[in-house]
Amino acid sequence: MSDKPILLVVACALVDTDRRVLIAQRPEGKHMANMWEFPGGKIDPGETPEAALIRELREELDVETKEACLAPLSFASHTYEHMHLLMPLYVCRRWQGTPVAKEHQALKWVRPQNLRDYAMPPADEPLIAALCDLL
Ligand SMILES: Nc1nc2c([nH]c(=O)n2[C@H]2C[C@H](O)[C@@H](COP(=O)(O)OP(=O)(O)OP(=O)(O)O)O2)c(=O)[nH]1
Repeated sequence: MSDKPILLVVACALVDTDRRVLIAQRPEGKHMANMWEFPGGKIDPGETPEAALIRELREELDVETKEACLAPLSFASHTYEHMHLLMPLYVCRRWQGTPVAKEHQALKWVRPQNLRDYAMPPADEPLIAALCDLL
């Protein structure tokens, strides 16, 4: 049993034609500031994970995609100090627009084997292995 609330977050690995993955650097002043994460965010009440992800990709990166372009890959289940994070990770290979950092400090396209060179939230560690296997 855990007395911590479960936080439902949805995240996405955008994968380009070179098999590189997009990561985004979290803003200063936030929980886990400066760490590199997969774009995404909290699911709003009444929202499906896919709708939340399409919305977050639009808000954070200015890219448009659709549900048919989102493939579930794995999920993170990780206890942080104040909550337990449950975070499905989708892979997306088709979108419209060029990602721009609207809410992050920076964006980077990284080969999956090189993701460990970037400080990522601890919940993300098992997701790197899943991406290396896939790509
Ligand atoms: N988007 C994303 N969030 C992640 C990853 N790994 C990880 O532990 N998280 C955590 C960080 C946050 O606590 C939470 C995502 O919430 P969020 O991005 O909507 O919210 P936030 O902390 O930036 O802040 P706020 O919107 O509440 O102001 O999930 C990841 O790879 N991508």
